[in-house]
Amino acid sequence: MGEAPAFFVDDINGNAPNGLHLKSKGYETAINVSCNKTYFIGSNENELTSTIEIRIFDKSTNEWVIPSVLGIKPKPSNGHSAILLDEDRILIINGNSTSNNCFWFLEVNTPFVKEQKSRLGTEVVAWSKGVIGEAENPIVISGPSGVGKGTLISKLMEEFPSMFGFSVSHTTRAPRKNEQNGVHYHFTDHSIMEKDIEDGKFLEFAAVHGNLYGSSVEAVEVVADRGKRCILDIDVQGARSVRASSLEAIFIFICPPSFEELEKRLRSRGTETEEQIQKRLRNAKAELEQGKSPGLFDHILVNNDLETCYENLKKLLGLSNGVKISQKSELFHVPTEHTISRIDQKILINGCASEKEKPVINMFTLDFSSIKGGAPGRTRGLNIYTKNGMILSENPS
Ligand SMILES: Nc1ncnc2c1ncn2[C@@H]1O[C@H](COP(=O)(O)OP(=O)(O)OP(=O)(O)O)[C@@H](O)[C@H]1O
Ligand SMILES: Nc1nc2c(ncn2[C@@H]2O[C@H](COP(=O)(O)O)[C@@H](O)[C@H]2O)c(=O)[nH]1
Repeated sequence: MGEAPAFFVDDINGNAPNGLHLKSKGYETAINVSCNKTYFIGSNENELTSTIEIRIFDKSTNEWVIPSVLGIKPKPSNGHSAILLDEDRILIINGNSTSNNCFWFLEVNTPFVKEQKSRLGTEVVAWSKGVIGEAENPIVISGPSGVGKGTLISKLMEEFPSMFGFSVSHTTRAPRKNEQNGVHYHFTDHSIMEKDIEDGKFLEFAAVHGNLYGSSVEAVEVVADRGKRCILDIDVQGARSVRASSLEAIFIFICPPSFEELEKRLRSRGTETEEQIQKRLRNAKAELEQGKSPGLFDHILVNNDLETCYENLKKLLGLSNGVKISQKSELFHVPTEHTISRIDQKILINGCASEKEKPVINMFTLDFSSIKGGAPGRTRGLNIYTKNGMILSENPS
């Protein structure tokens, strides 16, 4: 495996440095991932669109391959630099962007990408946004239908509106009277949802009570982009899939005080037909069993008295003393013109600020030795040091 060259191009008419491929409009970086493959990461601009495109040149066959691209793509900036971190991923640093949006990973050979390659039978790459420090883990809440998950989540969102965001799931079930598309669910057709699942747009999905439900990668990303902690209300099958994914979450199972009480709540909600209630109650038995599966849930809460259960939920989320989460701040700005170089598990980023751009830290170091997570979600655990060795962090202290 060759060490990756990192190119930065700001002159599309200039001469191409070693291995750089210039396009008629936009710019492109080229990274050798193995002795056979070179990945071209380019911004292709025209009057209507601006996108980051990936092409792979296979030297063994002399052919270009356009891979399936999974995950949420970065927005193209005026320029980027790129460097190979290991044989699994390429780091992309967007120019003229802030710390919230400058680090991106293009996964080319991670376990997630390998799995998708064998599923799709094509070349696959996957984007994952880099996050500085240990961003708060998403919260997965599961439990049988009617136990009170939605009620507890609503209370949490009401009391801490700036802290939590709800992952709006997709479902093929029909909307209830008071449900709004895009707020409670994204209501969709079976065929559309199946196609989106096939295209890798879902973090998890499951057939629940006769309908398809799923959490899209985008639904979770949108919440994180707002600087909020994501809450997912999903069934036990979905929780299992998330457990198996790269998304590091905290898993909470809500139990009813008794089966009779569960039935009473489901009926009193008045949203299901008798047939649907029977189906949900049958499924509840299996779900209550699966809720006890070793290693699946981190916490089990009994929702007997609502207020007591809510207080317990807040306690386990560390919220009982009115703890506040820090809002996402912009720690620094990466200028359009910058260079990067690698020393072991660290990347040195050297900025050359122009007058027009925001103030920058001219030199800083990105330590990627303890990254976690990854596509289709975020890559957490990046550490940034200033020239003086000071650590910059977005974590609440
Ligand atoms: N602790 C509680 N005591 C009594 N009623 C409750 C309690 N918690 C919730 N409820 C009521 O039970 C009904 C079902 O609650 P909710 O809709 O929140 O359940 P859910 O777990 O989100 O269900 P689903 O999985 O079907 O979406 C609602 O009418 C709600 O007001
Ligand atoms: N695996 C997933 N399960 C989900 C998702 N969104 C909701 N759900 C679960 O479905 C049932 C029924 O919900 P309802 O709104 O029809 O009453 C409930 O247990 C939810 O937790 C999802 O995205 N993935």
